[in-house]
Amino acid sequence: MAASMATTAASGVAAFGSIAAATASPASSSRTVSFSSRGFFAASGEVLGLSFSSCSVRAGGFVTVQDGVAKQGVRGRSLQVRADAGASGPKSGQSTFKVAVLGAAGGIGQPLSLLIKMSPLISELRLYDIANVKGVAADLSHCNTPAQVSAYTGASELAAALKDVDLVIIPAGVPRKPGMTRDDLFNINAGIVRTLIEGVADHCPNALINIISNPVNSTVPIAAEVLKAKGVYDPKKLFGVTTLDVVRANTFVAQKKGLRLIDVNVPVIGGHAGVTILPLLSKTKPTVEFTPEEVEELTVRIQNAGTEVVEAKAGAGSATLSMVSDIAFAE
Ligand SMILES: NC(=O)C1=CN([C@@H]2O[C@H](COP(=O)(O)OP(=O)(O)OC[C@H]3O[C@@H](n4cnc5c(N)ncnc54)[C@H](O)[C@@H]3O)[C@@H](O)[C@H]2O)C=CC1
Ligand SMILES: O=C([O-])CC(=O)C(=O)O
Repeated sequence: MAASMATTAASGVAAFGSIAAATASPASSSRTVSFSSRGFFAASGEVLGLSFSSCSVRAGGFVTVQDGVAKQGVRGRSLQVRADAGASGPKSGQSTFKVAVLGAAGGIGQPLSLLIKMSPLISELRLYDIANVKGVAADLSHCNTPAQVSAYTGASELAAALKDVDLVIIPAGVPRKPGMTRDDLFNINAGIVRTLIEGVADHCPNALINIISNPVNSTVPIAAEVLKAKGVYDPKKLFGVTTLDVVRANTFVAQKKGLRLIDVNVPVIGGHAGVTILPLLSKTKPTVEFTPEEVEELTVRIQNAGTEVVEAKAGAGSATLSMVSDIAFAE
């Protein structure tokens, strides 16, 4: 597909290009994938306009807190909830936004679920995993925020976990170990994502779907195909989470140039693997001059940052905390 530039009506998020997915995995090799500058991409060349923020979604919307009331726009409707709501569940006028985390017992799933639980905008948080997730649910249920937490373990409970939820987040699968590429996870994670998305199609076909499981460049197109086969594909509701690349680019540029991190915004387009991660350093805000050597060094570091973490963890997994932090602070 030719390079394109477009802006979503929903949010004004610019997509700087559409490229063929470059990872070598079988499912993605012939598929065209469109990527946005904010770290999310959709299959089939659609441009996205939604980002995941502070444990809740916003679709070109807003999050404001005024007089103790948090307000958030989601999918054209407005959520409003008392920010000081207690732990006894949503009351009249409060949010009814339901979220399911699939892979909730894992390194990403647990802190991610905590952040979601901390949001006053969520009424229900459903935790699903093939491993025991009851303990995580019991632990989180003691937090004094309104979301009701429930646990679902194993395939026989997937339907109940997904029934009528508004948002599904999927960090289920295996992380890589030193020496592996993300594509090496394909054989295991593709099947996991396929099965979970079949459940989504059957039990919450209108939900927004955020896929974290790697290789994201391939798992998102797989999800798209499953949804198409089920007749419920909506490209505006399917997302691969790649915001971590933007977070890393901002951090590394700020460090290199002695800038205040809060001021720095480096657009990153492309996918979420090696050379498909394309930081647009020349578009950094505020305007920054880089030498060719700095461009090379920063680009390579941003592209290999996941590997940096995998190697430092020495077999104990990949990025989990920075991964979840990027969801917390993503625009
Ligand atoms: N998109 C991104 O920016 C990033 C993606 N990742 C990816 O996220 C995925 C998860 O990473 P971690 O949480 O560190 O791994 P982890 O191994 O700590 O957790 C994965 C969880 O998924 C569960 N699981 C496995 N198969 C399942 C199934 N069929 N149904 C439901 N749950 C299942 C496991 O029981 C486990 O609790 C990996 O594929 C990793 O590569 C990791 C970091 C960043
Ligand atoms: O590198 C990995 O395997 C995990 C990941 O996607 C990242 O940290 O960006």
